Amino acid sequence: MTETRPQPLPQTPLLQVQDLGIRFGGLHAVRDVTASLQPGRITAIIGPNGAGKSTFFNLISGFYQPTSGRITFRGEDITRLRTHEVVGRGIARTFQTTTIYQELSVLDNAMIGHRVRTRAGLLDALLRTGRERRDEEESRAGALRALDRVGLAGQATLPAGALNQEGKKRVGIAMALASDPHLLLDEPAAGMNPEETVNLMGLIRDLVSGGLSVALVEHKMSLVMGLADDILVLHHGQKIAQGTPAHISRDPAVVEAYLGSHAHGGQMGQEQAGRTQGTGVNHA
Ligand SMILES: Nc1ncnc2c1ncn2[C@@H]1O[C@H](COP(=O)(O)OP(=O)(O)OP(=O)(O)O)[C@@H](O)[C@H]1O
Repeated sequence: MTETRPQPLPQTPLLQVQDLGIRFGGLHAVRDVTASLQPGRITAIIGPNGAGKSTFFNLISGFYQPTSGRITFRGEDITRLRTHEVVGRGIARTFQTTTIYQELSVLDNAMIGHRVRTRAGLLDALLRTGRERRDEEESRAGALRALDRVGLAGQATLPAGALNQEGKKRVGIAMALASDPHLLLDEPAAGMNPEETVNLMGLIRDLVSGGLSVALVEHKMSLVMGLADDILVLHHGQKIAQGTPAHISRDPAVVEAYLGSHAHGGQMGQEQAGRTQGTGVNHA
């Protein structure tokens, strides 16, 4: 008698976009993008300048409303949801280092990130109702958990402005994590030195090991090749490839897009970084 083995269940995507698009007047900034992001993975969104990467994030996070297509997150259609509703469903975007409150403590910043999930309104806050007090306690606990995850628990009382660029970036990530997302959308921060960049890559990996899924836009291709499990390549608003770093670095359409991209000075080189073997798009 032959043994019947259980078949592995097909993995349900965390996020799916179907024919997603947005026009700004005559410009199709994102066009007919169909792609999925798998849970527990790091997906990098890459592409030459103006490819539509930020716009893609703005669509997923509800900041822009698409002019066509559909976005499904954990099986739910979130296409028309507003930003705070998207956060409520479990997609959070790293706060920019330029938008954190420099004079407030690291903890207060993280609490602001948590507040988007709590229900107390302005009236509750002014009247210090029981609900407001409960919400504040919840925010503090959520913020402390987030600070712990990014390694800033020991700096909670410092003003955020006293931290270096890496620290500020960690605050921005904590603000997003405070809403306890399933998916973190992360974008590059300016002014990071190579050591800080490596540290932050380690943090992203740790967060993913802890169960988070991450989608990130990153311009430094050597980093992407070493960090991402999966890469989605956009060019002129369209998806031209998706796959593993090894697959992407050999994809003729990707090579062509980067060779043609003077803005990025991009060419596919032999650079290697991190755990990934194979070619990388050679620019820092
Ligand atoms: N709100 C907007 N109104 C009009 N055009 C826009 C708007 N947002 C983006 N665009 C245009 O859409 C295109 C894609 O821009 P986007 O910022 O998404 O590209 P990107 O891949 O993030 O670029 P970069 O790598 O330079 O940051 C560009 O031509 C840009 O000028």
